[in-house]
Amino acid sequence: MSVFTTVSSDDLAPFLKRYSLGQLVDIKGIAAGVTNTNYFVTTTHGKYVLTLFETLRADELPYYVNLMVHLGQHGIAIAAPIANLSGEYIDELNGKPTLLVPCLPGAVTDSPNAAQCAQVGEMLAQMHLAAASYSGQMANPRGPQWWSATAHDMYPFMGEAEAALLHAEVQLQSQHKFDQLPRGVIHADLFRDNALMNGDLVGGFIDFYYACNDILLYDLAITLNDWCVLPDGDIDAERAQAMLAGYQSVRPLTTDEVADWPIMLRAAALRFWVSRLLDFHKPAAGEMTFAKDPGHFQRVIEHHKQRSDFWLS
Ligand SMILES: Nc1ncnc2c1ncn2[C@@H]1O[C@H](COP(=O)(O)OP(=O)(O)O)[C@@H](O)[C@H]1O
Ligand SMILES: N[C@@H](CCOP(=O)(O)O)C(=O)O
Repeated sequence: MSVFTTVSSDDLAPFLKRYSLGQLVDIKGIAAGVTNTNYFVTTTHGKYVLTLFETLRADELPYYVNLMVHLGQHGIAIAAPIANLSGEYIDELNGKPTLLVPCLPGAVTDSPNAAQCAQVGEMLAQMHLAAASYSGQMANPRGPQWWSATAHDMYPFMGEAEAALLHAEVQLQSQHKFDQLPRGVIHADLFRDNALMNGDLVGGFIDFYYACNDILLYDLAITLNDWCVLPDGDIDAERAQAMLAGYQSVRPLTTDEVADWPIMLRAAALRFWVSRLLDFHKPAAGEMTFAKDPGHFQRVIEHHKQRSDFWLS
């Protein structure tokens, strides 16, 4: 249950007076999610999602919130932040910074079909193009420096063969600089649980709090590794082809990107193998996460290593 900070109707009614959203009708905690407190808020004007940030401070939020505003202005399917009467997106409730956004149509899907993967690929490419005019800057906190230092801390917890494979992957990635690849703003965590699907269409992408400036192809690899994966860590070719075709219908990959695609898929899997190892072996104090299986991304990498077809033909 991800309601870390309780909000009552009595708390919310005066808060809502700072907005133009009508009168409070109902408030309901959202169970999904692991980082922040989220509530569905129904007013006489409609349905909204209220987030209370549990770890990010108000002064850390503008990059993410302004990015969401920017993407919303460009018609990207996201929940565009709603400003209060003072024109501010970030407000405060019960001691936590807050954000109000409209409730998006659709639901999270665990088992996407090829048509949905195509739409996600297409919307991701549209998002990359729309974000090119966003001026905010944020380094990736989970980049190569982070994963090599963190992997180093994880080796003592791992079996010999597993640690050797992780070490080899970190070494391999350190030899690839990807300097020629197009960069921009990326979501960096566009897993299935960070998108609402409305039938085959994207209802909206959510959870932009890993967004940063990095390599666009890396974002596509993160997304494909999750949306197109099979239970054993292999990739479903039909979904992968659909996602790549959807993406390339908007932003065709460059020759350099095509050449680096196989290694980028492994970089994207490595990042989450390492973060899951960290969450598993050294969970942050007070963190209420359900540790996800690190072995999953080890298997994804093993399948990528054996692959000869990368669905780009
Ligand atoms: N704008 C939205 N519209 C509809 N549902 C949303 C919206 N934002 C979040 N949700 C719901 O809340 C859940 C948790 O949101 P998420 O951003 O993943 O939380 P956390 O930041 O804690 O990981 C999502 O799985 C989704 O069901
Ligand atoms: N989508 C990720 C979880 C988000 O990243 P983390 O670094 O906060 O664990 C996953 O499924 O591993």
